[in-house]
Amino acid sequence: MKKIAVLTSGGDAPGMNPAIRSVVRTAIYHGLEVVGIRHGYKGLIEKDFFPMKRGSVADIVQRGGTILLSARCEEFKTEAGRKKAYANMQEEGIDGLVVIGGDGSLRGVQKINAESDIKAVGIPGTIDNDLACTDYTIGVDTAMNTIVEAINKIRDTATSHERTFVIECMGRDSGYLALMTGLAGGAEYILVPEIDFTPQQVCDKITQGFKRGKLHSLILIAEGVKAPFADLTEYHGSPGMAMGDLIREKTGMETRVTILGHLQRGGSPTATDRIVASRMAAKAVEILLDGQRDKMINYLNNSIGVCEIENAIKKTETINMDIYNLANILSM
Ligand SMILES: Nc1ncnc2c1ncn2[C@@H]1O[C@H](COP(=O)(O)OP(=O)(O)O)[C@@H](O)[C@H]1O
Ligand SMILES: O=P(O)(O)OC[C@H]1O[C@](O)(COP(=O)(O)O)[C@@H](O)[C@@H]1O
Ligand SMILES: [Mg+2]
Repeated sequence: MKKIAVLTSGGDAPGMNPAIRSVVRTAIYHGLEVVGIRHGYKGLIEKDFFPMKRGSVADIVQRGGTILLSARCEEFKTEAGRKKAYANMQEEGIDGLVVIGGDGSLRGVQKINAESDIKAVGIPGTIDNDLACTDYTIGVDTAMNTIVEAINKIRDTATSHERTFVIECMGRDSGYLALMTGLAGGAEYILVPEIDFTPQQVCDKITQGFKRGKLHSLILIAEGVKAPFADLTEYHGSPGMAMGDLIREKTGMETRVTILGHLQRGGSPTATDRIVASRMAAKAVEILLDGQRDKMINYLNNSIGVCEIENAIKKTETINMDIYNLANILSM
């Protein structure tokens, strides 16, 4: 292994920059050359490569987003597109590749390993925390803190006006962010795609809360929720909007909806995101030097380790019921 490349792919996540910094500096420490690839897999196909030195990653440990830029690239899902990417990497003399991204990006890593001589490994980088075999993906801690800060602010105005607020957070198919920030933010109800509910249950809890003297009601809903009002969600373009309408209709209460959107993806990474990103990225370089491929770096019980990508991308559809039940008890 003489030369490795690094790219970020899929939705960006705070902590990708500290991960890039750690890949570059760990690799140089071990005597490797490093190539940066811009725009994720699109940059592999278009040969958007540049050499990276220690100074290329100066002053980025604190920055959100990704200096390598990210993209979702349909062409990489085609064999023809990937062939161009392999030819470009071969021409550049790249032996190893570190991909920082989510489940989709890891599927790309699997293809590279199956179809070329390049050894590719993945680092989980996504605010969704929707991968198995790891407690943690880079970006989720910063996103959770951003969401909790938003909930605090909404709580102030909700209390002043004794209103119900529906707050919609990200998570394409995953309720992780809604669950954790619902607990941390003291939400009255947490709605996630993994757990069935009826709008009537939600309305009953809101009504009972106000009867007992609560001054507000905060409902946290994950963007991935579809059932039990898929048609309404489709119509409104958002489950939060649909839920807000249902609450207004069923309870007659003054209800407002806030969709947090992409502000959840930005911001300076938290200390935890920086530490885990730095450690995961160093491990990725070490396993490439060790000749491993097709692995994802994981974080379990405060240890950085390695798992099979195949297991990491299996959709588990699980949610921690202890946390869900606790959030429910604490918000009574
Ligand atoms: N099955 C696949 N084969 C090859 N590349 C894929 C595959 N799935 C996703 N990718 C690549 O990974 C990119 C990022 O995936 P996406 O699901 O959008 O984000 P994330 O990696 O954050 O989950 C896609 O745009 C595509 O280029
Ligand atoms: O920024 P986009 O392309 O609109 O994508 C939004 C999606 O990306 C995410 O923010 C992150 O998902 P990925 O990490 O899988 O890319 C999801 O929570 C959200 O559904
Ligand atoms: Mg994803």
